Amino acid sequence: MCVIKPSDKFRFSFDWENTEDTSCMNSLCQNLHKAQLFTGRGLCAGIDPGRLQYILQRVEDPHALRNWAESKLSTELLKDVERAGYKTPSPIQMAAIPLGLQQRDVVGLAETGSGKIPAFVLPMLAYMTRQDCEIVIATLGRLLYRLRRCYKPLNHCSYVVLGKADCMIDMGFDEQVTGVLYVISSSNMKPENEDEEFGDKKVYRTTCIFSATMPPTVELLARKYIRIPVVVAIGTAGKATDLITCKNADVLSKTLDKGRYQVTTLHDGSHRSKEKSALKGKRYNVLVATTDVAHVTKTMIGQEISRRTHTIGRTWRARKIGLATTFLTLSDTC
Ligand SMILES: Nc1ncnc2c1ncn2[C@@H]1O[C@H](COP(=O)(O)OP(=O)(O)OP(=O)(O)O)[C@@H](O)[C@H]1O
Repeated sequence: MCVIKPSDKFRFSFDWENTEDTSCMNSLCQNLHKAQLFTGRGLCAGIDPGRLQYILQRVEDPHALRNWAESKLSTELLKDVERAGYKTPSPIQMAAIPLGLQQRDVVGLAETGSGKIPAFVLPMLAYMTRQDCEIVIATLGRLLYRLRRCYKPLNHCSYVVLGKADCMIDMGFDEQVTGVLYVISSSNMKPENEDEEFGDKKVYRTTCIFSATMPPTVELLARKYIRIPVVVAIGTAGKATDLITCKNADVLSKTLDKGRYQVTTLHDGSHRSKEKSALKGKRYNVLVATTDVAHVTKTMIGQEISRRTHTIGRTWRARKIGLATTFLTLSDTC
């Protein structure tokens, strides 16, 4: 039996018929705001950083894949994927790989460590085997030097991926990045009008930008060099995946374990039972945790000053004095 609470008996009811809805007569309701990537405000400008934003431009654009078998990658590439131990594609890979395989221009935004590299490398490898390409691996400055002296003309370059665009700009390489893009011939750029593109058999350049954040400079590059892009934005911009942090903790713990230390780990990925024994029962002299308060030991200096400040800041909560130690390795120097 349904009992109606006394307070509910006097509650005003807002029920109405569809025909009573007058919003269609209100001019403000005619032009509803839609999320826009390119608003010039930086970061994921205008995009709500929900789990998955997927803005398809054409009806024939492919949908996200759910597993590797659906990816239409060649058997050789699928074997490589298996060899790399990638059991399931990550969300950015699910969304971007089918688009890349159709040579669509893509703006891919996903947090650091979310697998953006395979998201653009796998379609690029598939394209290269079809086009019988040669590979040049170069640093930005050297490449630009050669290009400007016409040692390496890139007239036939038909696939450009700008990865880690935000980091390169952050590190002061904006001049080199724009320089390389400027030197690459624009004659094979896709036309602005997609109908023209369909009517022509010409090989157009595919241009993709993959980045963890979308600062204004990257946004300007995207506006200038990509055509009718599909925008895929996943997760929170600028954030590192928790998995990476947990993996780092495990690696450090194993390394210390090889020495004379009794080590245990504590992080979001650790098993509950292991966690219990870490805190009770067994005795350890080192606890490696992803969040700590008394002494923060950082093993990777990282690019973002804000993240470093945040981590180190955990030592001085509630005005307590703490200690932060940062270990630098050779990989932190370049
Ligand atoms: N599908 C997958 N399954 C398991 N591991 C994966 C998968 N894709 C990538 N990885 C691994 O995740 C790690 C991070 O991947 P990747 O370097 O591509 O991230 P990213 O998004 O480019 O990060 P960043 O923005 O820092 O460059 C790598 O060790 C990579 O081998």
